[in-house]
Amino acid sequence: MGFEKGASLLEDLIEKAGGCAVMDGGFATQLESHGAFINDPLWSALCLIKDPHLIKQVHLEYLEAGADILVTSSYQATIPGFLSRGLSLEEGESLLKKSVKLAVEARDKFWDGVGCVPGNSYNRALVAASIGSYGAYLADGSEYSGCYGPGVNLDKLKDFHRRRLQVIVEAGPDLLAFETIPNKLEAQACVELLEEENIQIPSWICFGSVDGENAPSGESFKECFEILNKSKKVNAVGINCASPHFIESLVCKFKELTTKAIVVYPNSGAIWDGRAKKWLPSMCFGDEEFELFAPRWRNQGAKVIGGCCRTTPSTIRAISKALKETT
Ligand SMILES: C[S+](C)CC[C@H](N)C(=O)O
Ligand SMILES: N[C@@H](CCS)C(=O)O
Ligand SMILES: [Zn+2]
Repeated sequence: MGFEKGASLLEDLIEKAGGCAVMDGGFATQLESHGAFINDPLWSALCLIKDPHLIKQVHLEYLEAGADILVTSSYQATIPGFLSRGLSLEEGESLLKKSVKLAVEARDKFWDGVGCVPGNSYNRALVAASIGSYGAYLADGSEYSGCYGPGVNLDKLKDFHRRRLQVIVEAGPDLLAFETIPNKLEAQACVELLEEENIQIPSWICFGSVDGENAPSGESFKECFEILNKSKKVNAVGINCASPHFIESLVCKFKELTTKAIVVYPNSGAIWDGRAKKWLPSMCFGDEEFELFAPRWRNQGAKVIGGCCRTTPSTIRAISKALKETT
């Protein structure tokens, strides 16, 4: 499978799950379905300030749906984002830690409860701390284009990510989930930071894709994976928030490009309009398609499968059921 030393937590979970673990689905999507307002530069991270109880509720809903891995609410939670909101550095760092704490509390609460119900079979879920791309922080749709402009270089991206990474790791998540990375430069920044900070917990780095073949920037996955493959600190690689129509061919491509474990959590197929800040309907998968395709993605080699934006707990329930039935 290609796991490196230090990755045993993730490796063990995948094994316990029968060879393919289920992760959660669209987090912001589910917050919105409960009425949370997230049309804001902080997007779902606004709920860390305004609706922390909803964050815990959504984590619990995904656990009940069968998720073996929870992704924290920190996708768009960044220190510069909180500072520009008028919060102090201390307050911003405390919100980052809170994102991990809320997920850990939900996981522990759920785990304490499942043992009491005869016939229940769940794995003790892992908490993956979300580290959204620089483009997510920019809130201009650039996590789907990878166009950061000429002023953004490797050092700038590392400076952007470094303190958040340190604070999040201090909060004690089980793993790190770099999400929606749109270009090679940011992949390199993440890898260099994992090495420089000597991060000891497993991590995955997931890219988007808008054409189904390349990273959003147009750079080939071959180029991007050359960087990731060199680092033992990257335990898994994959795709998130891209169309589910792309997943079959991308899993096949990734199998040729890496021996690392492959993680896939596509969105529903809807397209994000970064200017209007809304989802445009497109050829979307319903839960039935996820149920049909998840075993295929697993059989092709994906080791973690879940959903991203516009997927819901019912999507995860469908994926979990399909994977369990076909193990
Ligand atoms: C995954 S996208 C839908 C997140 C929102 C985006 N970064 C924005 O703030 O507009
Ligand atoms: N973990 C984030 C990813 C957004 S692309 C979410 O599900 O809201
Ligand atoms: Zn998404």
